[in-house]
Amino acid sequence: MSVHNNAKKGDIADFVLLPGDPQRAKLIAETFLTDAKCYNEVRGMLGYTGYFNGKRISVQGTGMGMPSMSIYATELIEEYDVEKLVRIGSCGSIQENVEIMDIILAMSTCTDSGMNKLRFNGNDFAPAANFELIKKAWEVAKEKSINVHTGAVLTSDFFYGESHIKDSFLPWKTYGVLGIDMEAAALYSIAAKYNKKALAILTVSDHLLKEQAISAEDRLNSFKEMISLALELA
Ligand SMILES: O=P(O)(O)O[C@H]1O[C@H](CO)[C@@H](O)[C@H]1O
Ligand SMILES: O=c1cc[nH]c(=O)[nH]1
Repeated sequence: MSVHNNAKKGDIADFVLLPGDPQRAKLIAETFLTDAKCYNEVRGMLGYTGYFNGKRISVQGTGMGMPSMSIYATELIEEYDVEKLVRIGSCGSIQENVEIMDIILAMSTCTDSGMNKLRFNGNDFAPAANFELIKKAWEVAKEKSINVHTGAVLTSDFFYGESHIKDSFLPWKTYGVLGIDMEAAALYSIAAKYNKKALAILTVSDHLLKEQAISAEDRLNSFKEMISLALELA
C-alpha cells in the first residue's frame, strides 16, 4: 500500500495506462480488458489490472494537474515497480491543422509550471518521451491507419486562462507546440528521475483557435482509437 493507493505489492502490472479521469480507467477496464480487478478506490482514483491479448496491464486514474500526476507516477514506480507509464489524455489544440479528435504523440513537453524550476534550482529541464515507446506508437498508428501528429505539447497549470493575459498560448503556437494538457511534463519528469519509460498520447477534445469542444460524455466515450493504440504498447 502507498499513501494514495491501497493496491498490494504485485497487484499492479509493470505497464500502466494513465488517464486523468478515473471514470476513463473504469471504462477501459470494463470494455477493453478481460478479468479486470479494481485494486484502488482511495480518493475515487480508480485503478484496475486485467489482460489485453494475454498481456497483463493496469490502468490508473491520475487526476488533473502536475502535482496529482506526480503523486501517482511516483507511487506507481517507487511502491509498485512500474516500468512503462503511458498517459492517455485529452488536450486542447493550438494549431490550425490539429483538429478535434486528432491524436498527438507528445515527443517533448514545455511547461508554465513551477515544479521543474524548483527541482532544478531555477533552471530548465526538457521532459521528453521515451524513444522506444514513441517509435512503437508511431509504427502501430501506421499499421492501424491512425493519423497521428508528433511534436511538442505544453503542460499548463491553467485550464482557464486569465483575462488580463490575452492569448497566452500564442508564443507556444508560434514555436510549433501542438496542444495543451496539464500532466505530460510531470509524467516525463518523474519517469526521467527513476529511469523509467513514459509516453503521453493525447486526443484533442477542444480547439482554442476555432473555439470548438466535445462534451464531457464524448470525452469519456470517444477515445477508443487512442486507447487501442496505447494498449498495443504493452
Ligand atoms: O482528460 P485528461 O487526461 O484529464 O487530460 C486533460 O483534461 C483535464 C482538463 O479538463 C486535464 O487533466 C487535462 O490534462
Ligand atoms: O488541459 C487541457 C485539456 C483540454 N483542453 C485544454 O485546453 N486544456
